[in-house]
Amino acid sequence: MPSLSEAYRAHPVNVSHKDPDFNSLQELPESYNWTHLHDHTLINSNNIMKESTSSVPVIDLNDPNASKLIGLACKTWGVYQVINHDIPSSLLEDIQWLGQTLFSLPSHQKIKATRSPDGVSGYGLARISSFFPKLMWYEGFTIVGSPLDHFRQLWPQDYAKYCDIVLQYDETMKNLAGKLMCLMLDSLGITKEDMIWAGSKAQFEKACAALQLNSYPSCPDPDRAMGLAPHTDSTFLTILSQNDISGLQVQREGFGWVTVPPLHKALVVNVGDLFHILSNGLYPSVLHRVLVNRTRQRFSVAYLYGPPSNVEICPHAKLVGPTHPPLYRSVTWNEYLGTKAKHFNKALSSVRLCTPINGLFDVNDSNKNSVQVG
Ligand SMILES: O=C(O)CCC(=O)C(=O)O
Ligand SMILES: [Fe+2]
Repeated sequence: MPSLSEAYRAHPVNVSHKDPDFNSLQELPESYNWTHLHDHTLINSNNIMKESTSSVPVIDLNDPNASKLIGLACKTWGVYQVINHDIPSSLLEDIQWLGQTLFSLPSHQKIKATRSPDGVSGYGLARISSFFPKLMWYEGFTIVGSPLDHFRQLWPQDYAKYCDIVLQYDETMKNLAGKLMCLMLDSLGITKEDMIWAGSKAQFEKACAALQLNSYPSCPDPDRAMGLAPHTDSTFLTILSQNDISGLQVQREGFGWVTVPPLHKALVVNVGDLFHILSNGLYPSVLHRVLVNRTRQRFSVAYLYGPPSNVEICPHAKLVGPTHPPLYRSVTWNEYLGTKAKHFNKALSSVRLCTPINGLFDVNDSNKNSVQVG
């Protein structure tokens, strides 16, 4: 069975590494200036008004109606925040501290852990960089499997301490992701027993995941820069821990870009492309982006959660019928990562079978419903 890192390695995205020392830049270099891109509506005053009437739902996992509320949030937003998730605050603080410590290392040190051209783990630009003509005000560190080799490079003396935090964070997030998966499936009338790959104990033990540490340095000209360009995640779901600096925005149809405010101890959960497919299009995978600011550095940690990389994912049988034909063909995560590496935000439409038109279905129309970038 190909592991997730093999799957990523099989589908490299061409990101040549540049090494900006963000702290030394007093002005925004032209290569980071996004203002002339046609859909670059960064500071959009309309958003501010709409935000007051529309905000990403916050769901208390202790609420007996959690599954129903999550279902509603997934259907309308494709994203929600969770509180009372039982992740110890100390662990959330530890992983934020780890990210902060890592990105504060001098450039010459970070470079030692650079992601290799055909690799997935390590330090570098956003994987989506190759799809955009401008650079993002961003640096990242991806962890798939053990971070030991890279951490040894970064912290020759005390790498073990950092590895332990990652290990603990991974295990804890895997549990939470399994729980959220069950709640989201339940909201669609699907039990975990209906998911064959969930395993005999239906705990999704074989699920795969990656950890993405993100840093958005303070920026001398934030209105013209982009932290992370609009994208959807290729996952079932993504659990995001953000520090207390806002910047994450999600797109909701009819509302435009809406900021997801950092809430103390809350975690953001995105519906990813694979859950969108599984839900037969009922839950949108949320388009999101990150803006930067002039004074404060923003950090986030994304837990990218999906199925075993060779399991076929398709619209669930319970959601398919004569009036609800499957909207997508089946794909493995491995194959989908390849599709994403090639088509980026048009990947979903490239595996689409048919498009609903006024309640009717246009079979095999794979081109009409492409997601626009930004
Ligand atoms: O930093 C954030 O808030 C979002 C990060 C993100 O979208 C990702 O890592 O895929
Ligand atoms: Fe994302």
